[in-house]
Amino acid sequence: MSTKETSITLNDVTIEFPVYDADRNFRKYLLKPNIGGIMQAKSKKAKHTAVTALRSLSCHFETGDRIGLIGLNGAGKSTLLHTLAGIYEPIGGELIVNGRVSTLFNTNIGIDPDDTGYRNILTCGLILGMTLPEIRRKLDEIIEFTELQEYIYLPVRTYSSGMLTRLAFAVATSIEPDILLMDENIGAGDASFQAKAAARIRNITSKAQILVLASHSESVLREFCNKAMFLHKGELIAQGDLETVLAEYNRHVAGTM
Ligand SMILES: Nc1ncnc2c1ncn2[C@@H]1O[C@H](COP(=O)(O)OP(=O)(O)OP(=O)(O)O)[C@@H](O)[C@H]1O
Repeated sequence: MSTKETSITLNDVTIEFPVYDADRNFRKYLLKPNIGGIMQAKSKKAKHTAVTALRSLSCHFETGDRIGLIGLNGAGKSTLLHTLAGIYEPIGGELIVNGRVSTLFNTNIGIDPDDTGYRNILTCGLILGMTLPEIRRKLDEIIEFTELQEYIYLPVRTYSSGMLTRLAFAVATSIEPDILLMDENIGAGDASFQAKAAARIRNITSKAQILVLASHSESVLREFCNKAMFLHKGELIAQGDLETVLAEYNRHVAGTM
């Protein structure tokens, strides 16, 4: 665990995606849909469109905060998770993250298909921020959790997608982070594995000091979160305690139907 207090601070953070291959007609019209970030045509010279996925976002979270990210499709929830994980770099503003971060989305990142499951546990563990002694300590438990048995010594390219999910999930959830970033849609294998996975997720989320969870499910949000942020087209519409923000979100959704 880090010596500094675990915290997340965003000051006026903006994330923009340049899109170079948009249809020319699309660039003329630039619709204003209810979902997604804000689209803008860049200068004629730049010849591209940009989607502002997060606009001037400011917030602060500390130990004990379990934040649900709420919003329609394309509101910016995944973008925010990726930004907090250091995968996307803001084009403006400041992002300060104190604490060991772990992600439960895109869990396959870092897996080398030509390497065995066994070696992938070691390399992915290192990528995720574990030390080698820490991984070695957890190795047996991770292998057992995957239930891959002797397949663990075969190259990952020989795995079915469910077997790959088991491996990636087992490694990703073996880290004990200060800050856990999670998308509710982490596929977790077949039905029997899903039940094991759910118990493991509960365990890891309860240990994290800060949890940020993107979800469309009120019951999932109520189970895991005490606070929420409501994003719409990349802008922060409301933040605060979960029930207040959910009510605001539901009023908004009712108003758009
Ligand atoms: N790699 C990318 N390139 C261009 N635009 C992107 C990219 N990733 C996301 N966007 C855009 O950014 C906006 C926010 O997307 P994001 O995935 O963060 O939404 P979300 O709230 O997680 O949506 P959902 O509920 O559908 O998962 C959308 O308009 C999306 O089209």
